[in-house]
Amino acid sequence: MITLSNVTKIYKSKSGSVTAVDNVSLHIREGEIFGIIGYSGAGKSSLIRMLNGLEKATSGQVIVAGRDMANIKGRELRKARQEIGMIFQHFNLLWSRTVRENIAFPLEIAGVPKQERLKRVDELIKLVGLEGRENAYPSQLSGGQKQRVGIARALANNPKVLLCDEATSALDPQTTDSILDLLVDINKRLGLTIVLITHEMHVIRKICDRVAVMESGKIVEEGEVLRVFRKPEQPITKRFVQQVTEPEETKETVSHLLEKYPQGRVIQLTFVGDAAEQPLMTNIIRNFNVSVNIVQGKISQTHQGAYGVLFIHIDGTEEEMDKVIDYIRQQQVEAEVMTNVE
Ligand SMILES: Nc1ncnc2c1ncn2[C@@H]1O[C@H](COP(=O)(O)OP(=O)(O)OP(=O)(O)O)[C@@H](O)[C@H]1O
Repeated sequence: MITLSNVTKIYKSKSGSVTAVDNVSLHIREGEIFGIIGYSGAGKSSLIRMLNGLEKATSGQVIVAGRDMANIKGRELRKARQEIGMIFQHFNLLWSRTVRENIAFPLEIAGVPKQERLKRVDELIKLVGLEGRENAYPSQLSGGQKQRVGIARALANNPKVLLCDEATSALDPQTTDSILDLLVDINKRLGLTIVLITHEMHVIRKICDRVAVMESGKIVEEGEVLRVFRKPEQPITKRFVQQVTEPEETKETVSHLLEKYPQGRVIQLTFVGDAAEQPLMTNIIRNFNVSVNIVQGKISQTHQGAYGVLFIHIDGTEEEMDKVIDYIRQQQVEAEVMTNVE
């Protein structure tokens, strides 16, 4: 659905030039929810804005739904943009228009006749769950409701792709989850391809199929979300994964344990999918002559299955502890012996 080949975006100004996107190649499949994560300034906005022609690539090729976005203009560009909806962090609604009028706006621009427009707006209001709020103005809506208007407006012209630019960053955690659920629902029901940019791993974990990690204009890591959670390769990816798996207290607890029990071992276990559901601890305690102390644990649900991290402290003879670690690894559970915590 979307293919970027060697895309670079350089901004030139009097004070010099900034390479915001640096030779990025990427393929996003039809119907998937693809996340791009990075810290502020990584180049995410520049990248997503090239997908709908709001920015032109300095070099390289951007193909969206069969169109070369860098080389189309005028009518063809307007047509291409109708097939690419976009939602924003601060919603970008028209404040003097009601919910209904905001959603109707792109249909007016596309020249859809009035009767058809009214029907389509009603459908969209139902789709995003805004029944009863049709005649409210944006200032009378909660943040979540405003984003629902933004989503309905973005979907008005039946786009093939929905771009989400930090769409939940201005919302509280509960509202964030309800908007993410709505995006998954729309993705399933309409088969829409969704590309989102975010700095929050929670968003990626909850709804994305695949993720690309961006740093200094480059994609430094890319893959299935579950794979990236299980085995993040780059230091920046590890930091993002820790946002959702490893609370601050864990580091303190582990450091404390390493100091307090220098003779034992603190082990980080990582479970994925079915491995998260087996009675591993019971088997260790029954079959090996070690003491086991469960320190901390958390199971997270990703879009593709469960992922869990558990910290345990074991103590016994060196030989017996080695046997335990071998046993754990045989159960398709990753075991990392902690030596120090960064
Ligand atoms: N219109 C512009 N003119 C000049 N420099 C720009 C422009 N837009 C972005 N930049 C620069 O390009 C780099 C990447 O910015 P971009 O907004 O794409 O990153 P980002 O990851 O989306 O960050 P943020 O979340 O803060 O927007 C930054 O150094 C930024 O200052």
